[in-house]
Amino acid sequence: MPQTITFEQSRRVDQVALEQYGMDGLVLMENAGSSAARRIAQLHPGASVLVLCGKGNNGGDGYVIARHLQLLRCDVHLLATATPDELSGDAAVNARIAARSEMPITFVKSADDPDIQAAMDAADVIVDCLLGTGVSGSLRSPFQDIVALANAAAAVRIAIDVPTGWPAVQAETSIDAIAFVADRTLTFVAVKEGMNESDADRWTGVVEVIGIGVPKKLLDDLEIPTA
Ligand SMILES: NC(=O)C1=CN([C@@H]2O[C@H](COP(=O)(O)OP(=O)(O)OC[C@H]3O[C@@H](n4cnc5c(N)ncnc54)[C@H](O)[C@@H]3O)[C@@H](O)[C@H]2O)[C@H](O)CC1
Ligand SMILES: [K+]
Repeated sequence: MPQTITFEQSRRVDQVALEQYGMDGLVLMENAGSSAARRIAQLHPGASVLVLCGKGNNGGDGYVIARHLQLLRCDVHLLATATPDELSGDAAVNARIAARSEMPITFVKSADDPDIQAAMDAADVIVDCLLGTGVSGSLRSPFQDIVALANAAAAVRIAIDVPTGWPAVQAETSIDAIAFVADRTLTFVAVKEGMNESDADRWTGVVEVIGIGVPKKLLDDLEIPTA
């Protein structure tokens, strides 16, 4: 397993790309999401894919992934914890594109909504874009309920950037903590701290790194390990 980076270093990559290189956050999100979608479609051609979207940029990645998966001939459904109007920045832009393109989206109003279970049952693959590096502590409602349903589903589970809820569960901050149990994690830029610990693969499954197109000089200057 290669060297790892902290969540803070990962966020710093984003910040430096935007502030010092003048890159646009939407471009980074597009690169991240389109590359992840290509990998998912390669692994599961033509699959029925349910993309779970939270309200941060990890959720934003999910809308990009869904758009590209449709183009790659997968059958895509979205389950979102927030409406586009409740989002901000790049995530809001991509959520609006998904809504305007009439993608099937179920908005979670309550965790016991039967539509959630139905969407999970219909999926061959569940893609977790609920929370990424912005997570803090153990999962709050409705995330823990959605994650529990996803974990009980028959579908293959793929986490984007980090499995939702994983860092807190591995750190055993609470005995009730729950995390997405992934068969595979597509993580951006570099392997994240903790993913190389011996029991981490219980949550991450197989870890693969996906580049987001930031310059090599930026990665070298920030001492980010590259494959
Ligand atoms: N690193 C990069 O170069 C890129 C990262 N991308 C993706 O962006 C996410 C990080 O996005 P951010 O908006 O900072 O955070 P999250 O999406 O993880 O979520 C923040 C959101 O979650 C709420 N929250 C925090 N903790 C909890 C909790 N325990 N329970 C419930 N809710 C929680 C918080 O209030 C916020 O609303 C990164 O992982 C990548 O996927 C870019 O798209 C590409 C470049
Ligand atoms: K995630």
